[in-house]
Amino acid sequence: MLFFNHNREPTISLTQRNINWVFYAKCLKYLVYLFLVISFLNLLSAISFSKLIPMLLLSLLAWFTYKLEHWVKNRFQLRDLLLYFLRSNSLFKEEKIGDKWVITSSAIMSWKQSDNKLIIVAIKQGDSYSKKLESLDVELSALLDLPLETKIIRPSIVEYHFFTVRPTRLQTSKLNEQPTNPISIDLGYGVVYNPVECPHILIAGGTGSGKSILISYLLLEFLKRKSELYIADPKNSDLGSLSHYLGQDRVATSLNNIARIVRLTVEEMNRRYEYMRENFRYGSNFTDHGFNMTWLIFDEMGAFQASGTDKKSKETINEVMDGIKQIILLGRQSGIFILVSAQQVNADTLNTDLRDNLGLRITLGANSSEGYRMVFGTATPPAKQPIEVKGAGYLYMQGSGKESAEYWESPYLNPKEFDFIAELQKHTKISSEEISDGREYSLLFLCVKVEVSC
Ligand SMILES: Nc1ncnc2c1ncn2[C@@H]1O[C@H](COP(=O)(O)OP(=O)(O)OP(=O)(O)O)[C@@H](O)[C@H]1O
Repeated sequence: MLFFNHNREPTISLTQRNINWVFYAKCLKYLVYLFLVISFLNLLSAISFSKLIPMLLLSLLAWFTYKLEHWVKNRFQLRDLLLYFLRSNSLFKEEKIGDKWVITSSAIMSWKQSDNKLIIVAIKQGDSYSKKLESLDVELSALLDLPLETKIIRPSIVEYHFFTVRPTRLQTSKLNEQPTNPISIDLGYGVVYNPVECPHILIAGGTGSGKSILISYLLLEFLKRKSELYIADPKNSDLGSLSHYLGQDRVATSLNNIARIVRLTVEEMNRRYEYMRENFRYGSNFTDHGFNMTWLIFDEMGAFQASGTDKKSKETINEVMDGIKQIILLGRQSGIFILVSAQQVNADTLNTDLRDNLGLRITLGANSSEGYRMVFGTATPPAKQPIEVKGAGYLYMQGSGKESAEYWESPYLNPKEFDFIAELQKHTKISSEEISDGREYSLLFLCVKVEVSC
């Protein structure tokens, strides 16, 4: 086993000789304490200078053994906890040899520790423990009294990641005016989102869970990266009113207008592909051809689908859903992305095939098991931690190597410090004259793109 050790960290099993150093350190401490008490009583019987010196030395030794016990406890705490864990979860086998019970086989575990993380590694050896080692989430969380951050199952090991120090939530005061990366977006709580690697976003959450605040944050981050924006807001709520800042042709609230902007986005995607085909470069994407990202933000998709009451509107909805499907399946390379938000995701809102192509999936607020399953599918977190703060939930990013969605807190936008409209105005190219005529602005945008593709 030593030669095939999967990492340089210590490995433990119940078949090894595990010396109980904590017990020995404790015994040593109590022995010294005993001598100290005896020498103290001896001193009381007849106080003399010659008796004082050994007592002082013993006091020093008592202090040393006390410290030693603490050091040994810290040094072997995890090892001892994991040994206890193997024993109490029956991850070993024992046989009676003669009149003694002897442990003949045991699962093997290891651990890695960094400043803010503890990773427990269960080593699979192709024996009867291998399957069980993949599902220790609840037991390990309880043992360490820490919520499981993520679990990574590899062919020969399973890693259980725990935060010993919680990652911090992004705060309003820490938001950068200019992006530190032209594509990637810092989502706080240790998560950096790259749309090229992980295209499209799904945000699900009940009313008041923080969807609008998160969308506002993302919208600003898209603008900081010079993205073109289209907004579909079938409920005509806050996002709908952004037409004054982004241009009326960019923001749609009615069924026909939504169909129009989805059509525009698909046309833009096709134009880009045409241009990229004519200027073919192997392995290139939109950034190599000088395009910025284009984001279609589709708020409350469920409400939109429910708005189809007659044959005509149902046809329009089908057309929109077809456009969305094209964007989801084909958009990445040309830099056309979609952000979908919904109070509840079900098979009618978004079928599972399409859902699986949304790279970043977030649920905000508490959700039902079915709700989590509809958003995360096989990446549904096995054990959920309570959602106690506004804007918190679960996040899953495809390709991150994580087995399941993990707890996450969205950037905290303190209403006292954060003025969304003022921030928006800093990053919109539209001038005050153009605000009164958004159409002019949009046509200008389209002309530029036509020029590029010619
Ligand atoms: N990230 C956050 N930072 C600061 N406050 C937040 C955050 N998320 C949520 N909140 C608080 O929760 C309230 C509700 O959030 P928000 O309006 O985004 O919810 P919602 O999911 O969009 O609800 P609805 O679907 O009803 O519009 C906000 O007014 C704010 O007080």
